[in-house]
Amino acid sequence: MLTDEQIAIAQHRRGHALVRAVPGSGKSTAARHLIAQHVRAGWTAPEHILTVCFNVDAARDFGAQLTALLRESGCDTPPLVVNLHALAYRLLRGLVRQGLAPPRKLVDDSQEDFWRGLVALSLSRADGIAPGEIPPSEIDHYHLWIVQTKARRASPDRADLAWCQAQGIEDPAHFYRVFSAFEEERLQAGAMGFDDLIGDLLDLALRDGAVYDQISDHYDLVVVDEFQDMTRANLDLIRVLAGDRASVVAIGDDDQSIYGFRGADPGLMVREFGIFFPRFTSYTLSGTFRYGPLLCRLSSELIAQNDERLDKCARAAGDQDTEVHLMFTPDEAQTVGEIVAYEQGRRAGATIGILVRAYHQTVLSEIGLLYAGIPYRIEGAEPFFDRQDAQAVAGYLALATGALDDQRGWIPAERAATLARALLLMPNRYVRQTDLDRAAAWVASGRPFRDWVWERCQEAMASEDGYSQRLGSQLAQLLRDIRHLSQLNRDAAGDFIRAFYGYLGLRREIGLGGAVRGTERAAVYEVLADFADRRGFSVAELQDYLTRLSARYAQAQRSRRRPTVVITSWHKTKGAEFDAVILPDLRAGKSPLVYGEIEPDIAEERRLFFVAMTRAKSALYLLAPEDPALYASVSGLPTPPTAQSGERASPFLSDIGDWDGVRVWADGAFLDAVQAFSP
Ligand SMILES: Nc1ncnc2c1ncn2[C@@H]1O[C@H](COP(=O)(O)OP(=O)(O)OP(=O)(O)O)[C@@H](O)[C@H]1O
Repeated sequence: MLTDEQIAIAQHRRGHALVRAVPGSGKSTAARHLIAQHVRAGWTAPEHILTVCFNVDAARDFGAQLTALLRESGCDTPPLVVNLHALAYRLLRGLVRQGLAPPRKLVDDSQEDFWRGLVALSLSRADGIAPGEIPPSEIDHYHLWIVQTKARRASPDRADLAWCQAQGIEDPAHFYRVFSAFEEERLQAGAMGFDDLIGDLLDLALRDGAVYDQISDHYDLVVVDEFQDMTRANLDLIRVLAGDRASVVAIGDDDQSIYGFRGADPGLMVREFGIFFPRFTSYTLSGTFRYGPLLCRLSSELIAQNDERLDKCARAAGDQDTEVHLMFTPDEAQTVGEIVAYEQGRRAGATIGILVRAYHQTVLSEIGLLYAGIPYRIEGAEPFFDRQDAQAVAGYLALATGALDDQRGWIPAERAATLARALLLMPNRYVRQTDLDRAAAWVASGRPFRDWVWERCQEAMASEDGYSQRLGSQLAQLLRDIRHLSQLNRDAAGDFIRAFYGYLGLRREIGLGGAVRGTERAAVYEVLADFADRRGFSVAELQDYLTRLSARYAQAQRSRRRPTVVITSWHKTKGAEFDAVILPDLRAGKSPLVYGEIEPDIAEERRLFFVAMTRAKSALYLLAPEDPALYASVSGLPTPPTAQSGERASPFLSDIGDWDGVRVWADGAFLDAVQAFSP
């Protein structure tokens, strides 16, 4: 049954409208009922209704549920439900076929090296230096600025000086020169990024009246879900699509705007909606069906710290209660395993979301789940054991213990083959696929890795061609590396990982990929080294531990059952909900997350935290490091001198002033230490 707030939205007949909604308040439900009402009452024909969702998955889910709802009322022709990029792509293709638009190749975000290369080329053109000499951090900054400039529809003729200043761009004229060079290079390459789908279509429509007429004024009702993540370019396109004819109903929660790095701007919802869509009606959805009063209060306290937001206060609409646990944990892997086992024990078939700010934070949770024998799936990233860097760590451990050489029996053939490949790829030794396959087959057959390197090195050295010559010297270097690594102390696996990471120059190599990818990859080595320190593992012990877990992982991969435990990122979890939610690694530096030299946007990071915590239905677990200052503040003890604390929790936890009702967990040893600081 719809609530009064939802009914009011479903009855909206004409004119623009803005719906501000709290998490879990059934905004997509209300949007679907609005469309169904228009069709049922004959207010609008289905073919004149357009629904814009945030991405392909959201459009598919929304469409399926809308179709079911309409079928109940005897309507078998559901309206178009699509995400904006897919719609723009479809329209562009039509224009290309008619000769109204030039054909361009879509190069998506996964081909980051292409885009970074283009940024380097543009900087090189503007500054007259070789692209290879441009520091990766400069490419990071310019790449981000270019993406945002497009999203904001700024350009050299429409320079956005206030924005430049806010970004710390000291010389806007220089920036726009780089931007122009970038666009020239892109058009010359005939390439189109994801966001160019929108930008290029808009440029065409605004330049050519025939194009404008083709895409505008086809709809009477345009419904936009998740409106808070719109960019200025998105909004311009919606305005063109709506033309003078359509009522635009925008539904969203500005507190859940989390795509600022792509140019999403909650200000469009908070301040500027009426400029785009004048004389609009306002609606609010303030009751959440997802969580109870305690989580309503905590999440409201957190998000209230942000300055610019629409005023709305969540209240629990249902009679559910949501437990909140704050856990100060010295061993996250173990804690995650225990929580999941406990939750599964008390609620059969419960959905459990382990939600991370960045994907490297999945490592300890994955280890904990594998150790506890709990199946899980990971969405949005590769699982730990499939990551090249995790395989490289395991490979160097195996080299050091002889598990790839004289002790070949210690690890299974398939795993040994994987590790041999990883060793040849990290650092990049420019080994061709055929050689990777030969090395893997050699090791899988039980022969020592070192012998393959030696034999292939001799063979390559004897050959004349360029590849073989280069391979020969790379493999000779690998033999020297193996000798060096065999001399390192193997008592502490953490120190060993740090030592080979430094010696092999992995920091530099990983850093070349840019701050985001670099931080993600480097963190795998750091997390494993810290984990080994905490457990007191020697090289042999860590190697043994990872080998056992990898066998469990391989076995779990063969299972056909879809696990109810999901590990995914805060960004990816938008729109989702779980019975229990675990937020691990809530420490300073991780939330807000710092990527290299890129300044985090604190308001946006807080919104991300807000999104993550509001996914929980029955239980939320906040996992913090053992930070005495936070513990003291949560428990009402005098604050200990921070200098005495090595661990710092996420500052967002301190946004919550009143922890009443939250179950706080901590180890005895930690409590003793806190008592010593706070008598
Ligand atoms: N009127 C209602 N009565 C009971 N449950 C409802 C009602 N409307 C929605 N719900 C339930 O509330 C939950 C959240 O609904 P929905 O996914 O539409 O919320 P949302 O506002 O889009 O969430 P979010 O803001 O987190 O993306 C769903 O489980 C949905 O079935």
